[in-house]
Amino acid sequence: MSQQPIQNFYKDDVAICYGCGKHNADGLHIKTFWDGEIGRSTFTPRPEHTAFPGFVYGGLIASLIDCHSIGTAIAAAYDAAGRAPGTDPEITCVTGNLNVSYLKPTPMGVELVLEARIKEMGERKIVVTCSVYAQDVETVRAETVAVRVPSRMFKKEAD
Ligand SMILES: CCCCCCCC/C=C\CCCCCCCC(=O)SCCNC(=O)CCNC(=O)[C@H](O)C(C)(C)COP(=O)(O)OP(=O)(O)OC[C@H]1O[C@@H](n2cnc3c(N)ncnc32)[C@H](O)[C@@H]1OP(=O)(O)O
Repeated sequence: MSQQPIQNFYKDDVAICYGCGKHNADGLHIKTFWDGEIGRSTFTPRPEHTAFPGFVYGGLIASLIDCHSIGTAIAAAYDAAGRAPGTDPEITCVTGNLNVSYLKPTPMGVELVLEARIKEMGERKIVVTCSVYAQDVETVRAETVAVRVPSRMFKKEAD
């Protein structure tokens, strides 16, 4: 298991994502730990993340899956290239498609555990599956298409 989440290696000028940017003070600060096979993340929803009494808002869960799956794709792509995370050239991905199946209501008040795996590693397209567990019960399953993009695509003109 990596000691540091992949998000720690995102460059400062792009690390402002609402879901996972370390420099977004109001963000969710989702963290992905990649062990070479599985990306793991945990998150305990707060009261404001409620959908209806006692259950988690599905959009919040989709956000967790989104950033965790992109993080898993980026970590796995560094691995596949035989390079340490954060080394140049920078590897960046965005979400092309996010498909979420809500299998059961997800309870509030417990830590959620996310496990993501690489289903397909292409030159530009990386397909990631992700399951969300609440107390060992799988409540949500998703498939995400991460697309590798040049990091300069997201940098401001002045940079
Ligand atoms: C937007 C800001 C992001 C900031 C990132 C900063 C740098 C990153 C730094 C650190 C990461 C931290 C950030 C985490 C972010 C969290 C996740 C988000 O919220 S991302 C935001 C939501 N997503 C978008 O706004 C994408 C908008 N869409 C696009 O920009 C394009 O449509 C894009 C790049 C997704 C694809 O456009 P093409 O023209 O470059 O791609 P083509 O060449 O057609 O396809 C390449 C491969 O990808 C597949 N593909 C492309 N789009 C797909 C789609 N929508 N669904 C399924 N597959 C798709 C294609 O089938 C193709 O696959 P084959 O190589 O042939 O196997």
